[in-house]
Amino acid sequence: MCALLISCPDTYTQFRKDVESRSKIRKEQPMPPMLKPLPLETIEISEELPSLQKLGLVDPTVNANTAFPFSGGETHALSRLQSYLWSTRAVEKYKTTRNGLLGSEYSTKFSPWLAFGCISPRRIFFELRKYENERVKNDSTYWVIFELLWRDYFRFIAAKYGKCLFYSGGIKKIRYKWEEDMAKFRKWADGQTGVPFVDANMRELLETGWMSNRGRQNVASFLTKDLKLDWRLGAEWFEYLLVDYDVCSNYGNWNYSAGIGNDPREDRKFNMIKQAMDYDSDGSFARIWVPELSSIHGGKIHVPWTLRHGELGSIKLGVDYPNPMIVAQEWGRHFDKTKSSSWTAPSRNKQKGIDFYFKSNTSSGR
Ligand SMILES: Cc1cc2nc3c(=O)[nH]c(=O)nc-3n(C[C@H](O)[C@H](O)[C@H](O)COP(=O)(O)OP(=O)(O)OC[C@H]3O[C@@H](n4cnc5c(N)ncnc54)[C@H](O)[C@@H]3O)c2cc1C
Repeated sequence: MCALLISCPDTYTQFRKDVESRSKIRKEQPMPPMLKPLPLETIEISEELPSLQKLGLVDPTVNANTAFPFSGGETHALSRLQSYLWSTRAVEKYKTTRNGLLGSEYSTKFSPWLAFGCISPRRIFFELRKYENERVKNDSTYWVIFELLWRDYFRFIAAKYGKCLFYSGGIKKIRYKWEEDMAKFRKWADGQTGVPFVDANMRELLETGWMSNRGRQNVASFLTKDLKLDWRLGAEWFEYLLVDYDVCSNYGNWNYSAGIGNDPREDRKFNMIKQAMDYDSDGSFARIWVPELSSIHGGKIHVPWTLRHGELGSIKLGVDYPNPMIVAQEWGRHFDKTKSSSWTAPSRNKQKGIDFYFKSNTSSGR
């Protein structure tokens, strides 16, 4: 392994500080005026590209509730960059909206285009710098770069640790006996766990190929920390379905979520009910993806098993919607919030992101 990779810091914060203080972003390459022609004499193109039908597939349908209502290709990637920055100026609020769950504007949605190479991080970086020079430079414009650096970080970590990224014990080779109960896994994958916040996110993934970062962190924690299932089952399911699947970002994030990545904090377990109430306090996200519970008012939708008959209306738990696979002890502390109509979620500014959960105890984000 080259010396540069060996010295790549294991914690994100150190990596970011080193990059920010010592690296320069290389200039973009100009577009070549034209490409060389195909060597026709050696390649015979006799047939047209086969249609989906010819391959035995049907045209994909678009779910009206998708948070990624966009199309592939460079033109659409550039148009999203233009709109997220210059037209809607959504980028100016990114830091406060990035943990959202509903709609296309809470985060940039650049990831699928990045994953397929339709746009480069450098293109995004230089457009952001232009925006900062000409319009607004604030915490939010910085934070998009901060997140893009996570992408870079996971690429370096993948190069540094190679195949260990895919081992049961992850890059730290931690010994842990994961469960491999396929019946439990299927409930998680199909959004039938009986925990509405988990099910809403898993069904969104199943229906659209998209899930928010907040959702990904929660369902990964639920699979590995609550169900104690082998994290690789989850990583492979994501690999199968995500429109932005990227080997380094996916397996790197799963290593972290499972507590087998760098700098694991032993207590890094998400509380599904607290998270649901912090990020979906009125239940509108759950109501979209778990329609069988849509008649339950407000945040109570997140805890159907705690409700009395009157509050459930005609819904029969165990018939119309599953009983929860598991009720973690610590969830109980947050049941009251779901019942109180006056309870409000903490300000988005104070909500914590990947930088909080994954940083070392001594380092800080920004
Ligand atoms: C379990 C798990 C699996 C994941 N799998 C993938 C994956 O296969 N492909 C993928 O691109 N991202 C993955 N992520 C990271 C993150 O969830 C997505 O990059 C983000 O949700 C994409 O939405 P966005 O483009 O609107 O992001 P924004 O919030 O707008 O961020 C801007 C860009 O920063 C990068 N970024 C942001 N967060 C992360 C992160 N945690 N890790 C790496 N890069 C990040 C992405 O390139 C993203 O497009 C995963 C996260 C988790 C917790």
